[in-house]
Order: sequence, then structure tokens, then C-alpha cells
Amino acid sequence: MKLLKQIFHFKGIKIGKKDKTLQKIIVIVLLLPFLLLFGFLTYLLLPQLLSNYILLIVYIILFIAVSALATFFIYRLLHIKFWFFKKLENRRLLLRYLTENRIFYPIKRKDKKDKIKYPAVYLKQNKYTIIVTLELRGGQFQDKFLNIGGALEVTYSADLMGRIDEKGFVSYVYSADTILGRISAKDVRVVDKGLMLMEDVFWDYVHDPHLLVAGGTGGGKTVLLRSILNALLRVGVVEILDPKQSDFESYSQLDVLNDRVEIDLVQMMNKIKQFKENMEIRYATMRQFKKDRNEKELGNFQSYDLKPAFLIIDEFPSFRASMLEQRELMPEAEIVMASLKQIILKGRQAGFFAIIATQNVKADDLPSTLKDNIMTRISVGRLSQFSYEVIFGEENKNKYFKYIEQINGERVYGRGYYGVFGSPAREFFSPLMPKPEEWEYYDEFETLERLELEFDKQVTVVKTYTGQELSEELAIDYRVFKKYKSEFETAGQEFEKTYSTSDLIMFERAIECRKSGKTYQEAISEAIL
Ligand SMILES: Nc1ncnc2c1ncn2[C@@H]1O[C@H](COP(=O)(O)OP(=O)(O)OP(=O)(O)O)[C@@H](O)[C@H]1O
Repeated sequence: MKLLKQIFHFKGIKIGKKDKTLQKIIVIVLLLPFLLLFGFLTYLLLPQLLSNYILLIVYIILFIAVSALATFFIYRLLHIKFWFFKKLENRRLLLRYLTENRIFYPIKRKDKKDKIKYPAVYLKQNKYTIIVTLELRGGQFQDKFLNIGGALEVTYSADLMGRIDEKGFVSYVYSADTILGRISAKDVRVVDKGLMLMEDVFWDYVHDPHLLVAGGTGGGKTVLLRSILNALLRVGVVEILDPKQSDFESYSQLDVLNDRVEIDLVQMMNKIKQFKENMEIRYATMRQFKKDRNEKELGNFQSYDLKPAFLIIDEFPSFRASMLEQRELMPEAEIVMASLKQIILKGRQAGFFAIIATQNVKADDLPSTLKDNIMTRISVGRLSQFSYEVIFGEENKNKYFKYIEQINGERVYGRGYYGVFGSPAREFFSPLMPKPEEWEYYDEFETLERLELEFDKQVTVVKTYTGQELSEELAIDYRVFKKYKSEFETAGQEFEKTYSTSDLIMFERAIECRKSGKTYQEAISEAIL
């Protein structure tokens, strides 16, 4: 079976001259009914037309204009509406690229025009992806083929998702026609694969924790955050910080978000500290469950049937700036930033996630410990090149990020890019907000049941440990504990005077990793995330 697969591995349909011919055939077939009609009418009107030459000329010009226009209209419509025609168009585009860039072998013929032979280039297409496979195997164009990925990205107005190197071939995978996967804001839900944002885009917050949303003014950031809220409010507890005091403030009147929307600076700072405190309580609760169940390793929040908690911070740089601007708040601001860092570094297992929204990103807007540990990133609207670089990182350094205002003549809102840290960014369309007369976020949220975290009902005491106590709890020598601590600190982890349950769990994880033969460095970086 494996051998058969290797022999008959389907790379797609080979590109060749037939692709141009096919396009011509389509145009002729579309023109045919008009030509028949022309013939029939001419036959009926022949005596009148022949007796008046001006009428004949007007008749011919009119007919050519009407049939050309109608054919063009139907041709365009078919390509916009039908997948089959789009596929043909993609084949023609690739053929065009090859021809215009002289990627073919001319074959000389005696007394005749030279013939053209195209190298082996295959195109495979499905709903959202285009895969172009090109043969290498010592061919004249092999060097070109190894670097053609970016050029074809422009040809298809698509996003290069990756390159696959196979023996003798190279394939480029593009995501295209992404707009077809757009969903309505009404339908945004958390499903098995994560929070569904498009038909094929899921924010898997358990595996790629925390979310960074960036959007230029009017780009659709607020609409996107509200759509996300539509899903998250159904599965967990959401806290919102709205420093602009506009987009979310009114939601505090809703039962589901009552006391969970802050607009005042000090209240917002307290909310972050409280969120971090809650994360520690969650860790303590989980540890207790682990003990009760006699488990060897601590599971994640889902394995103990606990609900996730989300902290949305809108306009993060402006919130941070106003905190740092006020001298008297400085010491407190540091604690707040340290708490946020802890949430981002340690929240995943406990089910505590941050969603940080910002406009264009400036150099010092996002401290790198925060940015580097927010795994999922989305942009909407127009951003500066610098912002794209900061948001989507090294991996997408050479990517050409486009700003598209219209698609097929219609203004498009909420278009941007989606990426998980370290992988290629792809085109993204934020869920489409229905017309206000059909559906409103506020009315929808009004129908939702308010969810609580487990400890809103019961009081759990957060245990803290001194270094000595922690080493005893971990059953390791105090000097070994110090060694782990200094390794953690080298990796950028900061500790307070006393240690929390989440610190204890992090140390436990590192010790486990070391036992399985990993180096200190590997164990520490695994334990942090
Ligand atoms: N996904 C969408 N579906 C439909 N319309 C949208 C969408 N996103 C944005 N829009 C339109 O664009 C307008 C501006 O969007 P939004 O308020 O979300 O921008 P923003 O990025 O939050 O801007 P600002 O930062 O200035 O507040 C919306 O009022 C809406 O008309």
C-alpha cells in the first residue's frame, strides 16, 4: 500500500497549454447563444438591414457591444460564484506566470514556429488551499523553483503557509479564498477544536494560550472582541478592562458581566491582581484534587471539570501608559505588571487566559516577556509594517502583509491576519457582524446565563511557602532547590518573597522533567509554559 502510494502520489493536475485553450473554449461557449441569436435576427431583418446601411452599421456595433458585455458579465459571475471556474482561473494564472517568466523549453522545428514545452508543474486545489508542486530533478529551472514561493503568493493574492520538500519536488502550500470560510458573529462558539473564528480557524486556547489582537483605528478590533465574547461568555468567566471607557462599559449592566467590566484605572489594576490571585487559588484547588484522586501528575483545569477564566484588556498600551504616568501608582504598577506576567506565564494549566488588544504596536508598547508568551495573534485592518513584524515575529519577516479595502467591489471589514507564534500567518476575516436590525451583541448577551468560578461560592485559602518550606514540600535538598530557583531566574522568571502554589507546581514540573533525563535548561523552559 505504501509503495502504491509512493508510485501514485497525486501531486495535482499538470499545467500545460490546454489551460489556455480551455479558457478560450469557455468564452466561445458563452458567446455561442449570442451568435445564434445574431444569426437568427439577421435572417429575419435582412431585407430592412440591406436597404439601410446606417441601420446595418448601428445594428452590428450594438450587437457586438451587447454580446461582449453580456459575455464578460457572465464570465465574471461564473468565476466569482462557482468553484469550478475559480479552479480553472487558478490554472490559467499559473500558466501565465510560467509563460511570462519564460519558464518553458522552446522546441525548435524546421520551417515551423517553435513549440513550447512546460516543465512539470502541478496544481492541486481544495476549498481553502492551493498547492503548487514543481519538479526539481536537475531541470533547468530547479534553482528558480526553490525560490518561487513568494512570487506565486502575489500571483494568487494568497498566503504562503509552508514549503514541503520532497525527493525531486518542492511544493508550496497557499491558503486562498479565505473569505469563503467567514462565519457570522452570531455563530462564534467554543467547540472541541477551540474557539471557532472562521470555518477553519480555531483559537485553541488550551494549547496556544493567550491572545493578542491588534487593529488600526476602525479596523474592526472591537467587533472582533465582541464576537469572541459571544463564545467565551458561554463557557467561562470573562473580566473586561476598558480603559477607553467606551466599547464595553455598557455591558456592566448585563447580568452576565455585572461587576466584571472595569473602566477606572485603580479598579482595573486591582482586577489584574485579583485575577492572578484567583489563578493561585485555582492551582491550590487543583493540587487538592490531585491529592484526593491520588494522581501522579497534575492535570489541566479541564480534567478537573473547572471552567476557564478570561481577562480582556482593551487598549493595553494606553492602560499601561496611564499607570506608569502617575508617580504615586508606580510601585503598584510594577506589582500589576508582574501579576500579568505570571498570568501569561502560568495561566494555561489552570485555565486562566489573557486577551490583550492594542492599536498599532510601538517599540515599547508590549514588554517582550508578555509578547513572546502570548501564543495566538490576530490583526485586523491596517497596521504599520513594524506592528506586523512585532506581532507575527521572525517567522513572517519576509511576508508581504496586504491591506485590502475592497473585495469584488465591496468594502471589506475585519480583514487581517491570524497566526500562532512561530508559524506562518494566514489571511483572516473576523466574524461578520449582522445588521443591527437583525441581531445585536447586547441583546444576545442579555440572554446568557452568568457563570461563576468554583471558588466564588467557597472560600479557599491561598497557601504561601518560604524557600525552606517549599524545598520540604518538594522533598529536595534546600541547595538543590536554590539551584532550580537560579535556573528559573536565568530564564526570566521572577519570584516574590514567598512562593505560591503555582510556583510549587512549576518547580514540581521542572523536577519531573529533570528526572526524565532533560537538561536544566530544557526542564525549566518546559516547566514555565
Ligand atoms: N467583522 C465585522 N463585520 C461587519 N462590520 C464590521 C466588522 N468589523 C468592523 N466592522 C465595521 O467597522 C466599524 C468599526 O469597527 P470597530 O469599532 O470594531 O473598529 P475598532 O478597530 O475597534 O476601531 P477603534 O479602535 O477606533 O475603536 C464597525 O462599526 C462596523 O461598521
